[in-house]
Amino acid sequence: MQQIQHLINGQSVAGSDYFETVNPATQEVLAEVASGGEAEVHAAVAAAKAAFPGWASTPAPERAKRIRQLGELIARHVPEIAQTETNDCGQVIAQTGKQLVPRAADNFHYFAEMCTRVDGHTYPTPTHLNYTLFHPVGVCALISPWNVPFMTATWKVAPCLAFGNTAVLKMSELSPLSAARLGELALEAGIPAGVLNLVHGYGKQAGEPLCAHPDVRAISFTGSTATGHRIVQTAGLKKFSMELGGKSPFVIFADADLDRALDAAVFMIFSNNGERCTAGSRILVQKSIYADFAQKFAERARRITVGDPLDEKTIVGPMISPAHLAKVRHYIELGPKEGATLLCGGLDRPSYAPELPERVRRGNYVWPTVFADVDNRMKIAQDEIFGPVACLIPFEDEADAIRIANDTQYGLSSYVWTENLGRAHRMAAAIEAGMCFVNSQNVRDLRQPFGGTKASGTGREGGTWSYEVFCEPKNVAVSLGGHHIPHWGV
Ligand SMILES: NC(=O)c1ccc[n+]([C@@H]2O[C@H](COP(=O)([O-])OP(=O)(O)OC[C@H]3O[C@@H](n4cnc5c(N)ncnc54)[C@H](O)[C@@H]3O)[C@@H](O)[C@H]2O)c1
Repeated sequence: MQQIQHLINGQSVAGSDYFETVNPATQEVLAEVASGGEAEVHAAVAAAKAAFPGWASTPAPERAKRIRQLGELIARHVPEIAQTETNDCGQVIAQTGKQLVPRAADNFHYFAEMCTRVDGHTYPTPTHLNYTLFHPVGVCALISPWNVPFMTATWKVAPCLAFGNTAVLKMSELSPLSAARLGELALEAGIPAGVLNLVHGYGKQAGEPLCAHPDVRAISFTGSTATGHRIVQTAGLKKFSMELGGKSPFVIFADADLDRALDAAVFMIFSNNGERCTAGSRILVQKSIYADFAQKFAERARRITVGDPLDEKTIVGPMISPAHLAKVRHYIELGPKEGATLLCGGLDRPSYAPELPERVRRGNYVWPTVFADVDNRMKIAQDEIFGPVACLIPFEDEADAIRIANDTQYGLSSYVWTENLGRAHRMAAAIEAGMCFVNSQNVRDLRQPFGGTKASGTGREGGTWSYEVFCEPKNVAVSLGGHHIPHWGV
């Protein structure tokens, strides 16, 4: 059995205890992974602290060279990393291999370039020259969830290291394998020992002491809103970037290009197995086109291939774990009890769906499920289900759409479909969310600020927005001489 160890100060460190990581499609145990606690966290933070002065004072072009090299190594190993990722978290190979792992390589290339261009601002006055310096923050705790684990980890590691910080990365206990490979590749790329450390383990045992550690200066966390609240309570005064849950509205007006809207709506709720923070999980459709849209949307959902995530043709793979499957099934059971109409999917394999291939019969599967006649006050419309479950909600007019879209604790992403230019801009301004995509699915430009409002989080990452998390701006005010300095006679 493969064993995965912690990575501390460039060394592979055995665990005092191990947990198993399991393939959600087959239930096969993939590896035993070291389970860290306070001792490993302390050692990793100490290593990161010791490595910080050297790395922070390494000239940016030299840091960039190694960061770029890490991107190149990832790009060279895409098929291998994508397969590891798909086996570990169930996300389909068509996405991990063609989009997510290549995107991870891009993260390193992008931030390698950017760290050589960190400049400042100048604010000249008649008496002073003010300018800003951007310093690295120090030791950062980077915490990733189980969905899209590799891409999410690199989205944090790349800017964190590029700007001169050192890091302790903790992956989810449900999908730690691809990041273990990242640690190896970082050393191969010439990133010095101690700059990137990895402690594996559970949230309570490893994540909590990491966030609470007094030598950790910043926390970049992606995960659930509940865990985000807990971290803020236990971590003390630190810089936070919190990328949390969502229940994003996907609003379609009667004048929208219906075919494109249908494609995008299907993609935004069923891609990544529906295990996606930016999922358009509440689909708001104007009443005059609601019945037609619902019928066409359900038709498309029925045609989605559910199956072996290693098969290039599969669109929806297994849920990450039996516990998560049980949660998704709970909401599928709840929908009709709350008064929603089940259009397709449901608790068992529907008659129109082919049998699962033999290899994945024991997987944590659920079929794309569509509920119509959903009222936004229902729990299926308010809670983040985080699975392939779509809620179709009718609305009357623009005001009604805005009211429903904003009637949620979350504010991560949003989608507006209309051919009316003025309305598109009004909606984009009115929806309470960190991102709004007009006549589009979620398209993530690396320069764009990514993040949410309300219970979806605080802070933004991406492009220069990553300075907020991983840099400390300092203002320097230099007197030009000659201005009056008060003389207090002392
Ligand atoms: N906004 C975004 O960018 C984004 C992206 C992906 C996922 N998410 C959210 O992540 C959630 C799914 O991921 P999950 O179930 O792994 O989330 P989770 O909150 O259960 O766990 C996330 C990570 O936090 C760790 N953790 C748990 N308790 C901790 C604690 N007390 N202190 C420190 N670390 C702790 C876990 O071990 C894991 O590594 C969903 O809510 C989803 O919307 C958000």
